[in-house]
Amino acid sequence: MTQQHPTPSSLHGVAGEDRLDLSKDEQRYVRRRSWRLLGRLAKPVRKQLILTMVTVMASSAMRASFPLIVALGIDWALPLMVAGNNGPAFLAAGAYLLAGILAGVLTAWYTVLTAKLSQAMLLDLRLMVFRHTQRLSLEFHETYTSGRVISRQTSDLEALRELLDQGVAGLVAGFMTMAFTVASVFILDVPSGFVVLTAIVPIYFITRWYQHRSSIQYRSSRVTSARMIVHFVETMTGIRAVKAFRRQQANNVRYDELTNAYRKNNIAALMLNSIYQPTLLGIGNIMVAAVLLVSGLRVLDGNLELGVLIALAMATKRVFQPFEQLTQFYSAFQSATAALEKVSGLLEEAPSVTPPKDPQPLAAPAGAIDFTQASFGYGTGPEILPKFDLHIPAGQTVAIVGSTGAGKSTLVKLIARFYDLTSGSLTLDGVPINRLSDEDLRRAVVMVTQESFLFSGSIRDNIALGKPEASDEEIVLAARAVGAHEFICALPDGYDTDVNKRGGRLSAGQRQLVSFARAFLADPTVLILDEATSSMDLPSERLVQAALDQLLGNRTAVIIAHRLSTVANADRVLVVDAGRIVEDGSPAELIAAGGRFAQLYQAWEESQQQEN
Ligand SMILES: Nc1ncnc2c1ncn2[C@@H]1O[C@H](COP(=O)(O)OP(=O)(O)OP(=O)(O)O)[C@@H](O)[C@H]1O
Repeated sequence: MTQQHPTPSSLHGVAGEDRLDLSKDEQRYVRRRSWRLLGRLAKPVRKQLILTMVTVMASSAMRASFPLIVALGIDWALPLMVAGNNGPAFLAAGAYLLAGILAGVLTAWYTVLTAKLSQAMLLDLRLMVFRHTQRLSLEFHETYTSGRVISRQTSDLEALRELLDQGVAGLVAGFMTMAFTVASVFILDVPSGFVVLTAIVPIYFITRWYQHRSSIQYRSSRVTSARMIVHFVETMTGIRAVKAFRRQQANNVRYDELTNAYRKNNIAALMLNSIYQPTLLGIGNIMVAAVLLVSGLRVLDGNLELGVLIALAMATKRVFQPFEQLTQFYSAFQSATAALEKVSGLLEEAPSVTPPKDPQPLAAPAGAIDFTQASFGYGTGPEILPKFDLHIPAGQTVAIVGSTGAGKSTLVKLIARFYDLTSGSLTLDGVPINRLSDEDLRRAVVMVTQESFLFSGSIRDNIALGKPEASDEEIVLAARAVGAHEFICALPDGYDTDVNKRGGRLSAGQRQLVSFARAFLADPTVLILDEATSSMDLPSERLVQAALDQLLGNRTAVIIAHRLSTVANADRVLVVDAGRIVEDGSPAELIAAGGRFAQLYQAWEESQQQEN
């Protein structure tokens, strides 16, 4: 069966990233993208780049001049020395010494220059990748996984670093040495020069072969390396679930497979090298023999000086010496190209939710939310929320309930603009939320998620996330307001306790209180809350409830409610089922109506009574 290759546009961004065998068009497409990225990185450092090249060329020229000076010494200075004139011999020796010193100094200089250059380019790329991935929308991250992002940022950039650090200077130096030495062979003896040039033919064919094979191997190695990292990251981030479900053995087996696949890839790539490099050296040696044969015969005939023959032997050997360097460069280049293909793909991705170019100011936010003829589906997936209207007046507390997968989180995430509507409009105080600047939107709408994520740093830092410029008093005030102050004070270093250190580890309820304090400090107009489902013991449940009351205040609040007390205290309850709002009213109204909410409420009440 023949495999149909999609058009290059299907390789846009990270699409088709795991494919190995690309068609010619596709290869051209990804290669151009990689080169564009390289060009973009080189642009700010082009002056240093030129200076480095010039230094490398100069040092190579110095090195290539050695055989010429030797030839000059033997054929010109030596006979004069025999005749009693030592001057030219000293001159030749001095020139050799000077060329040697200059070559050394220039090599040292270009080594420093390349290090600076490659680090400058890598720094740029690292920042570019980090900023870009952070800018990409949730939709992207949900499918791309953090493991892949990590592998782009680590192992791919590492492949590029190897190339930039050692490869580029090696390439230029190698090529230059070859070019200058070939030129010196021509200067010494034109026919020998042509003999050397015939090497181009076999070199061309073996290089084409290597290029094709190694690009597949290195591309595959990027893919297997990413898979390995993804599995590693997933295991480590999900370590609790791994332990809880005794996944260790299964994970070990999988990791074994992945690391072995990676090992095999690398071996296969090195095997190609082990054919390519000796073949090139073999071609070089054959050429040396050919030149010696041709010029040796001419010396015997008396058509060539002995000094020239010695210099030719030196020079021809030198022509092919950089092969080792060049093949190393080429293998680093192939590996880096495969990495660049992936990184440039990631950078080609555009965020699906972008801040507006001409934002509309939100003068005095009150917190009225309006969905009009709105519908939503994730990406190109099925419609999750079919067309609906929803008006939430400023200051209302709305509890959303419904079975799992009904679309509750989806609805609230739209208000936080984690995603944009598929159709219809969503406004905050009359302003479409996609017309609000990021700053206005984040100030007006804060979402507290179930996970209550804490960043590394102190408790104080974590609360201050809600308002980075907040004073210590404000932070304590916020913590007090939500009832977190007491437990924070009981921690080893109080507000300065590091949340990642032993003793600073917080319970789920405590973490939720910290995130409440964070939201309280941020003081948004609209608060969105995905209540934790995990059942807490009664005192902390009460604590959280009291904190919640404080937090809600008079602001607009939309809560995905899992607690009876939250629902009972809400002004309004929305029951969502299969993406539709099927009941809408005050808790009392809905209980009286005897619908779904009434059933749910009754079940809750019964479970509460059993617990008490
Ligand atoms: N990022 C996503 N990409 C694609 N589909 C998604 C995504 N998130 C959720 N869905 C789908 O959307 C539907 C609604 O999910 P949602 O998370 O809104 O439900 P929910 O009511 O909040 O459920 P739960 O109470 O279990 O959290 C589900 O069918 C789910 O599979």
